[in-house]
Amino acid sequence: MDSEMVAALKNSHENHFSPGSDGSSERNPLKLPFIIGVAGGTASGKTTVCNMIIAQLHDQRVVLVNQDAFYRSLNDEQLQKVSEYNFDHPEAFDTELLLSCMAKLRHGKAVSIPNYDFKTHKSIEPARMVNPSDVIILEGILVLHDSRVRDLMNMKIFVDTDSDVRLARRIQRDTVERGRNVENVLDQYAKFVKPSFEEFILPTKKYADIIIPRGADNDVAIDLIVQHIRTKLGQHDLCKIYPNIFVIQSTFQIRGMHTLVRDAKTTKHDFVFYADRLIRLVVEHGLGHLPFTEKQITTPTGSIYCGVVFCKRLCGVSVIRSGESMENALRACCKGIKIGKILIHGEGKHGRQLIYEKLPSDIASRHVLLLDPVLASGNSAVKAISVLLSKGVPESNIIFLNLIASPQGIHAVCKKFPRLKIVTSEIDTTLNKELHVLPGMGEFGDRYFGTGDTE
Ligand SMILES: Nc1nc2c(ncn2[C@@H]2O[C@H](COP(=O)(O)OP(=O)(O)OP(=O)(O)O)[C@@H](O)[C@H]2O)c(=O)[nH]1
Ligand SMILES: O=P(O)(O)OC[C@H]1O[C@H](OP(=O)(O)OP(=O)(O)O)[C@H](O)[C@@H]1O
Ligand SMILES: O=c1cc[nH]c(=O)[nH]1
Repeated sequence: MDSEMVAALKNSHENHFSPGSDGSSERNPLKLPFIIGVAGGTASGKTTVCNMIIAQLHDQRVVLVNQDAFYRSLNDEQLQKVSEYNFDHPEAFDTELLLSCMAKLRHGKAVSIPNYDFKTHKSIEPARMVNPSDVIILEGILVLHDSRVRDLMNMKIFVDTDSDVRLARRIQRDTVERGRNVENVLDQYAKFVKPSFEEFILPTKKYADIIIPRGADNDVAIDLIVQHIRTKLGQHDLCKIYPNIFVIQSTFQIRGMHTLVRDAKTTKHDFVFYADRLIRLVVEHGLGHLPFTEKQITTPTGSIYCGVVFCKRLCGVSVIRSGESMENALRACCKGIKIGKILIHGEGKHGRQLIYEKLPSDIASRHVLLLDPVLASGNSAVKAISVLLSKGVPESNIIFLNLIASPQGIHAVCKKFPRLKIVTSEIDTTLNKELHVLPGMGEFGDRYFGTGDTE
């Protein structure tokens, strides 16, 4: 994803968490559709590529929106000189209308999309009603041209088919389906289609995440795209925006443990037991993100086993005091690991002050596993990470291990530190005014160390 798109998605996500003007509560951020843009020259096979994607995503709700539907209707004067009208120019499309329709679909609203008639060069009745879906595919020659349209997309595809093949298809299609003669088609091609392709369409190839050579004949590319969409659909939206967040795969065991630690009635004894189990899983998962080197060994049967060696230059850093609950699990997994400490004092909603730190003197040359079970506003994490960076630890060498993260905390950390990794076990819905995670699990430290008012 390019940085412009990441920024746009981040901003749009932020909007989802703020109350509406009427004070109503936020939309569920889990419900944003996955938007795919499919561009390419005329008759490159965009429609066929889209249909293949839709067919393979048969168990998902998918809707196809054609940029062609947003062609401006020609007025009488333009109709009289239709052979001089450039249908391949960005101005030929009503992009404002396309943006407003896409915005509605993106926010889960049904929308009426114009019905453009290629024979009369006008929008005709009835318009097409399109229902919101899990996946929206926006297809057309210039869907990657306007940055506002590109910014809506989670995946950008360019179908790259040889221009001779495209011209042959175009002649066939326009004479058979669109009521034109060969001479007109060739004339339009030379005057407008080819020059506009070179000026407006081809330059948008650089924005594509995926370029499909040979269009719909490329089964491998289509399979990979579908596989990627399936993975993304199964993910929390924030993981689609920030590639550095990893949520451990949910199982009934994990959900059962969350049910226990989140339950206000759970005793301290049980809270500690199940929090420890979850912590151990997060730690094991986090270690999987460390670099490794390959190693071949000989087993007792005399066979060769091609394995790997763990990265040895590690250390843990716990944020006092809740983060200290994660130290035992880290020690149990990494024999003899050094563990440093950071104590941060919270002042009001935003202020965080470093009170104390004790870190290994050679921390700059180690991979750091930062330990804190709760990521709420993100202020403490941002402060702790800043301390590590000030000691010379490269951002990409930090893995933040966490049990419960709020969307606001994720935005705060990932925006500032895009190269750091966060491994968490669940992403919650939001924060309350007191900056407690909702639904959350209350004050982790008090529940784990038994310092709360109640048992
Ligand atoms: N003559 C004429 N051409 C038009 C009109 N409207 C659109 N076009 C042409 O239609 C083309 C856009 O459609 P294509 O991208 O070829 O169609 P598609 O079915 O989406 O493309 P593929 O699936 O890739 O074959 C542009 O190159 C325009 O020149 C029209 O009213 N008159
Ligand atoms: O993202 P933030 O809004 O900064 O909140 C998260 C911080 O809050 C919790 O600690 P807490 O202040 O409750 O202290 P404790 O660990 O001593 O209980 C948690 O362990 C984080 O350090
Ligand atoms: O919900 C929260 C927020 C901060 N600290 C916690 O322990 N829980």
